[in-house]
Amino acid sequence: MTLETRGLRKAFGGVVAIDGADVQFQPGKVNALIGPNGSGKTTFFNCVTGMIRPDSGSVLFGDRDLTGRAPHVVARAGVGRTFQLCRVFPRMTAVENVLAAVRPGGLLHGLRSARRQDETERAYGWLTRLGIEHLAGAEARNMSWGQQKLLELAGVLMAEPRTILLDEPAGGVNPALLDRIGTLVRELNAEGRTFVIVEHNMDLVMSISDHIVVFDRGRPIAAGPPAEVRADERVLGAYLGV
Ligand SMILES: Nc1ncnc2c1ncn2[C@@H]1O[C@H](COP(=O)(O)OP(=O)(O)OP(=O)(O)O)[C@@H](O)[C@H]1O
Repeated sequence: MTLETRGLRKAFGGVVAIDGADVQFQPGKVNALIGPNGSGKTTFFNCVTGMIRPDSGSVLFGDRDLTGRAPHVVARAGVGRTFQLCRVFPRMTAVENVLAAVRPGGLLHGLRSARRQDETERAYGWLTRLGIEHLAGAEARNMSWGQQKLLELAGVLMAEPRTILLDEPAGGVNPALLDRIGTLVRELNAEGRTFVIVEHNMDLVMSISDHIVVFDRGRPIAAGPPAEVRADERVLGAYLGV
């Protein structure tokens, strides 16, 4: 299913953060959204995932119009996301955090015991897949920043999203974990998940992306495969400010 926006616009007072953006991400691929600081990438993610209501324009996912829908509606439609500043519950354990992603508050009472066991097993499954199962009983606040990012991703994966938006997955993460995140994205993509990644680490972007959309001043100025985008003069201009 294709995730796209048409004429998306969002201003904060006099600051136009998103300026009539027409963006189409490629389904089944690893897409990246890059651009200089302040070019509107996070605001764009927030509009797409229902955290912010756009002033005008639309957000479409396949044949569904998700414009202005609440975050849980967008998530239920199959679009998951992580946050630049990583959202986990610091005093809950890793496994409780993963369960909380699908059961608000992490509460499993009220579920039949078979269902409860099934969800707990799935939570452990994702922790294992992301290489942090040994931390299942640890409180999130005692985990490293990179481990917390993996934990947040495990929670997103619990909802089985078809499309996953990652906001700066490499930010503040050590090089070893960075490699692991890159490999994981490619593996999860090979299993059929579409990715859209906002990221400043160009080595990571160039190595894992199939398709890159470049933002400048709230709208796309270029889109294409890494080699093409890297050689595009408009892109160099946007980054160098010329
Ligand atoms: N809540 C807000 N109130 C006012 N202005 C905002 C708000 N959020 C974003 N902006 C402004 O909108 C513009 C786009 O910001 P945004 O954070 O979306 O850019 P970005 O590309 O994600 O930046 P970065 O790469 O630094 O994270 C900036 O000028 C920013 O100052």
